Amino acid sequence: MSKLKIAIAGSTGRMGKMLIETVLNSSEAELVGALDRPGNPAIGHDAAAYLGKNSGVRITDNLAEGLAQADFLIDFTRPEGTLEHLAYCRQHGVKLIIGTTGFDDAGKAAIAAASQEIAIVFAPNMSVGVNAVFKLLDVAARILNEGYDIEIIEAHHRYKVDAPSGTALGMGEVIANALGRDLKTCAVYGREGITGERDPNTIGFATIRGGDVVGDHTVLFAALGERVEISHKSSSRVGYAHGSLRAARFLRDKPTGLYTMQDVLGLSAESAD
Ligand SMILES: NC(=O)C1=CN([C@@H]2O[C@H](COP(=O)(O)OP(=O)(O)OC[C@H]3O[C@@H](n4cnc5c(N)ncnc54)[C@H](OP(=O)(O)O)[C@@H]3O)[C@@H](O)[C@H]2O)C=CC1
Ligand SMILES: O=C(O)C1=N[C@H](C(=O)O)C[C@H](O)C1
Repeated sequence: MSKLKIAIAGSTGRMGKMLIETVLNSSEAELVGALDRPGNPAIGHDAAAYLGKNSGVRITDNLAEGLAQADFLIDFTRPEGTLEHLAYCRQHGVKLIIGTTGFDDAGKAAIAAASQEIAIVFAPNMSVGVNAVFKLLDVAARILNEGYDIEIIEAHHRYKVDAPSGTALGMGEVIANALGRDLKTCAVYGREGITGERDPNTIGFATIRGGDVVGDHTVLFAALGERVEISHKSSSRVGYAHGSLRAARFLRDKPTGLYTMQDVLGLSAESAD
């Protein structure tokens, strides 16, 4: 089978670097493009220079150049960058794996619209472990559906710009769906002052930012007399990069459509049928 021809957006970022290393070490993928935005000091340098290696791929700020040979773009940047890349990929038939978080409803709608013409995996967390936790949360919420206060606590490194994390929001969505609630109306993002007693129908979020924490998520189901905690902790970004390659492999034979990592891993309700 031919190799997956992959370009990486945000190639000098924390995830971009991990993705370049992972693609270069993979026998099933080939690095064919590396993008970053204008003004980035690495433009024109080899994409693997930070590893002391030569990949033969130069980082460019020109989408046409960076995507000329690509069948897939893996994008972990910022919503505004991803949406610009999305428009180009839609026009030129490049499949997209989107790990960027922090989109508003309009951004999510643009991704859904583009997926009518190209195949896209869009997921707030590409790790297998977190996606297993999404399933566990669905089961836990259905069982602990009365008398349990639900709080989602997440911790990330000091450089993270969006809060709560996309993963925490995804966990909230899974739980709200399982309980027949609407996350938009039942979420409480932080508390301060005289808040009054806790409303049992809410799902609370707490955000911690500090140091180099890669990504920790805990969901607490707290009742009178007991607590259940379901946690995931990332100690490296490598799991996100491996998940992204798995997503590219999944998209190989998909001409169009919007998929999540649950689909990639065969965990979605549709895959189970
Ligand atoms: N789905 C998942 O599994 C995961 C998702 N993420 C998400 O991925 C995203 C990136 O995270 P991380 O790698 O830590 O972030 P970094 O800030 O380390 O990297 C972001 C990269 O994107 C570039 N970039 C920023 N803005 C734009 C733009 N407008 N157009 C093009 N490129 C741009 C940056 O360039 P410059 O340096 O020049 O600003 C940088 O190269 C975040 O949204 C994060 O939440 C992270 C880990 C896992
Ligand atoms: O910014 C990060 O680092 C991460 N972002 C994703 C998120 O917002 O959920 C995934 C992971 O937690 C790391």
